[in-house]
Formats: sequence, C-alpha cells, structure tokens
Amino acid sequence: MSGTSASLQPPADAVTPVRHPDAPAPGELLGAHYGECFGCGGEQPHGLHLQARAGEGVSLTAEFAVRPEHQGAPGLAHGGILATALDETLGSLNWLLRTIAVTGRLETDFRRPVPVGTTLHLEAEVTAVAGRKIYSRATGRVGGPDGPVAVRAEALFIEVKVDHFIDNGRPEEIQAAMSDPDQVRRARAFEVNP
Ligand SMILES: CCCCC/C=C\C/C=C\C/C=C\C/C=C\CCCC(=O)SCCNC(=O)CCNC(=O)[C@H](O)C(C)(C)COP(=O)(O)OP(=O)(O)OC[C@H]1O[C@@H](n2cnc3c(N)ncnc32)[C@H](O)[C@@H]1OP(=O)(O)O
Repeated sequence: MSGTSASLQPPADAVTPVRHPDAPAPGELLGAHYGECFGCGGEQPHGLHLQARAGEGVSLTAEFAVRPEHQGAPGLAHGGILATALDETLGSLNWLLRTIAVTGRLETDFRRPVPVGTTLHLEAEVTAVAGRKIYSRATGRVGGPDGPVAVRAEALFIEVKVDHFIDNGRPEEIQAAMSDPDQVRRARAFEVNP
C-alpha cells in the first residue's frame, strides 16, 4: 500500500478488535444487512449482490461476480464499482463486532484491471478500534482466492446509533424498514452491543 493518509493510522491508544461472541461462526454467510442495499441486498436488482462469509477473528471473505453492467472501460469493471465492493466488504466486518458503523474514509489502490466475467475474491479484516473509530483493510484478487491482487483498500468506519439512519434517511424507506420487526430488532440489538 502506498501513501495511506495519517487519518487511517490507528492512534497509540487503539485496541485489538474483539470478535463478538454472537458473531456468525467462521464459514457462515453473513446475509444482507438490508435487502435494498446496493452492495449486498438480495432485493436490489441493480446491486452487486455481494455475499460475505465470516472468517477467523474479525475477518471475512466475499466474492463479487463482475457483470457487463459493472463496466467502466469496455470489458473492464468500473473503478467506482470496485470501490463499492471494497466498501461493502469492509462495512460487513462491523457485523462481526456487532457494531453499527458507516464509512468515514475509504482509500483505494487499483493495481490491475478487473475484466467482466471474472470474480473478485475479497478478504478483509479489522486491524484496530479506538472509541467509535474502526480501522480496517481489504484486498481483492482475480483468478482465484490466491490470485494476484487487483484492488486494495484501507478504511475508517465510525460507529453510529440507529438514529443516524432514522434522522437522515428518506422517510419512505425508513418507515418500510421500521415496519420490518426483524430489521428493527437486529439494529437495536447491535446498537446496545452487549
Ligand atoms: C429502523 C431503521 C433501521 C435502519 C438501519 C438499517 C441497517 C443498519 C445496519 C447496518 C448498516 C450500516 C452500514 C451499512 C454497511 C455497509 C455499507 C457500506 C458502508 C457505507 O457505504 S456507509 C455510507 C457512507 N458513509 C456515510 O454516509 C457517512 C457520512 N458521514 C457522517 O454521517 C458523519 O461524518 C459521521 C457519522 C461518520 C461522523 O460524524 P459524527 O458527528 O458522529 O462524529 P465526528 O464528526 O465527531 O467524528 C467522530 C470521530 O471520527 C473522526 N472522523 C470522522 N470522519 C472522518 C474522516 N472522514 N476521516 C478521518 N476521521 C474522521 C472525527 O475526526 C472524530 O475523531 P475524534 O473523536 O478523534 O475527534
């Protein structure tokens, strides 16, 4: 990684991340955090349909199948779409901490082009936690889970309360989400983070 900015360096008092005891077991699919999510939602026809699987510790893997609708240059994935795949993968890590958090900063390196028709094999881990700040990194490989690195990212996520979404989201979608008891129960349970 070249030239990561200072705000992505954990402070001296940062602690090692701790996997929540109720986190999905290694190998288990995490499932979508919201059905309409562009990154992971099964009900989002335009989305990436990324599926993340819990790894050991506070890590996970995910796969992104690059389709023709993801092109930037002819036959190649758009860089912003690849950044989205990285963002979603990194965001999914917070599930293992049982913390609700949003992306504050995302720095991405694009090292190799990613052709349409290939699968991007992603892996991500939380590296440190300092108060509400969650530091993480991810890589995406082509040609298999051990293939060459095509993209890399480092990120800072910031923990938020459920009210972050209620206060800022569009009322239509918030009302729909709040009428889904599973969504509300899960979000509130994560907020308490016992
Ligand atoms: C019932 C309804 C249910 C709805 C819930 C549904 C589902 C919920 C479940 C999970 C969903 C969660 C996330 C989705 C998961 C994956 C999707 C991919 C992730 C995303 O796509 S997510 C969207 C993009 N994301 C944003 O939409 C964020 C916009 N943003 C803000 O909303 C604010 O900006 C916020 C909240 C981030 C902070 O605001 P704030 O007022 O709470 O706190 P503050 O500003 O004090 O920052 C605290 C400390 O972080 C440092 N800090 C902040 N930002 C920094 C930066 N950029 N660089 C370096 N340091 C930074 C400060 O410097 C300070 O540091 P210090 O404490 O040392 O002073």
